[in-house]
Amino acid sequence: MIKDEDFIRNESVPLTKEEIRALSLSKLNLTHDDIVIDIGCGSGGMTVEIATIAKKAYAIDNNEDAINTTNANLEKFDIKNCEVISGDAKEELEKILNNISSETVKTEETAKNLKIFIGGTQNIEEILSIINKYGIKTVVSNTIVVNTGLKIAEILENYDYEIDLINMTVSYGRRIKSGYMMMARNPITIITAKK
Ligand SMILES: C[S@@+](CC[C@H](N)C(=O)[O-])C[C@H]1O[C@@H](n2cnc3c(N)ncnc32)[C@H](O)[C@@H]1O
Repeated sequence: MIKDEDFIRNESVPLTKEEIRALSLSKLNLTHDDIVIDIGCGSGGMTVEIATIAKKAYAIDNNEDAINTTNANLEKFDIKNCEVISGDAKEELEKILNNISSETVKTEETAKNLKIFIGGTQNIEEILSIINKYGIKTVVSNTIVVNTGLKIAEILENYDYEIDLINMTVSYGRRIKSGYMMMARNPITIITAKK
């Protein structure tokens, strides 16, 4: 895993932290044949990790600072197999799926290599409806707002996905005189949905 401090940052753009990236990547269970769409790529933390393993990555964000930060990180880590798309996933996801689905979703065998990671959740209902329409088999999502995580789980469950729900709180040890004091970060809900 890449250390958080090794990513190029813009203070207005979030970065998924190393431990959350590690568990989310494990849930994606990536192979070198996978094509992954990262919805809401932010600083590109997940995008870089995904593209390092997968055959191809697509990164979408509707914030220009996020697009610039992701591009800067892709260049820093010398990632060449990623297409970065500026816009809202509500529109851009379907365009990508349309373009790649003719070759990729043709057979059951190849459809299993198309995976989606959701790091940004604006317009989530529309996005999940597109995901379901294209028969995506693996979806992993991170949310900081518990309600959004539960909403995603509920919608995907209604689309007949099997849901695995985790709430992860990472605490970091800070040295004080008498020992280590643990400092907790915000809990993150990680939803894995599979068909
Ligand atoms: C928490 S950040 C993602 C951090 C990222 N996973 C990383 O490792 O750096 C969420 C991002 O999702 C974007 N976002 C939220 N909803 C979106 C949508 N519907 N379409 C495109 N981008 C979206 C936001 O602009 C923000 O940059």
